[in-house]
Amino acid sequence: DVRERLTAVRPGYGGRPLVMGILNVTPDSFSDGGQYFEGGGGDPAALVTAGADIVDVGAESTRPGAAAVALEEELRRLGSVLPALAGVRWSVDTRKAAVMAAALDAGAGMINDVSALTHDPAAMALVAARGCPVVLMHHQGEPATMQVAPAYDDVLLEVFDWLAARIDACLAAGIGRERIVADVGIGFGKSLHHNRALLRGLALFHALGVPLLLGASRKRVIEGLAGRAVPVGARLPGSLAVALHGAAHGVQILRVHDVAETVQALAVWRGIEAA
Ligand SMILES: Nc1nc2[nH]c(SCC(=O)O)nc2c(=O)[nH]1
Repeated sequence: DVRERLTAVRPGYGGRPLVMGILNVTPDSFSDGGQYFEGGGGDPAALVTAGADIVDVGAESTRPGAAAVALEEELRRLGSVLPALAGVRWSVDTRKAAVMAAALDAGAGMINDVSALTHDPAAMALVAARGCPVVLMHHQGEPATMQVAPAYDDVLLEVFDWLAARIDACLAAGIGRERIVADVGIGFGKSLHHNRALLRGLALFHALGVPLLLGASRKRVIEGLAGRAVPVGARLPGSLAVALHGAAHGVQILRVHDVAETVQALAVWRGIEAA
C-alpha cells in the first residue's frame, strides 16, 4: 500500500507529502547518536504515533565519512529491531541485496537504496523479482570520501541524467515506473553550492515521471544555508524550512528525524494552501 499512498500525492495539487520517519540502527549515525542501537529511543511505534506515514530503517550509516558495515553486522542490527516493526509500514535503507531480501521477508514495504541499485550487483534483479517499490537516490562517490571534492559541470543536469539512466535501467530490468521513487541525494557527494542548486531546481525532477523523495533532515546543508555554525542538535528549524521548501515544490515524500514537528509544519502549510 506504499504504492497507493505514493500515487495519492500529486505534485502541486495541494497534496501533502508523505512523512518518512528515520530509524537509525547504527552506533555511528551522527544525528541521533544511535540511541536505538544501545536500546535507547527511536521506537518505530513512536514515529508512527507522531504521524510518520512510513518508517525508514537503516542499519548502515552512509553519512559522510562513514565506514562500510559488513553484511553480517548489518543483518544483526536489522534483526534487533524487527520485533518493534510488527504492524508498522516501513522501508529499509540499505545497499546490500541480502539485507533487502531479509527486510522484505520481514515485512518491509519498500527498498530505499542510497546507491540506486548500483552498489550490489544482485540488487536490481532482487528488486525486480520482489515487485516492491524502490527509492533510487543519486550519489557521487562513496560515503567515506564523497565530500572530499565533489565536482559537477552542471549539477542539475548531471543528477537529472544520472537518475533518468537509473530509471531506464530499472525499466529494462522489469521494475515498472509505478514502483520507482527518485531522490537527488542531498549531501551525498555535493558541496553547499551543489545542494543549494538541487534544492532550488527540485521542480525539474518531476520531469523524471516518478514521485520524489527529499532527505535533508539535520544535514550539514542546513548549516551552510543558515550561513553560520549550527550544531547537529540545533538543526530542527532549518530541517523544517527545507521540508516546507520541498512540499512547496511538490515533493511526495519527506525523510525526516523530527516527525511530529514536520507533520505540524506541513499541516499549517496545508492549512494555508488548502483549496
Ligand atoms: N532516500 C534517501 N535515503 C537516505 N539515507 C540517508 S542517511 C544520511 C542522513 O540521514 O544524514 N540520507 C538519505 C537521503 O537523503 N535520501
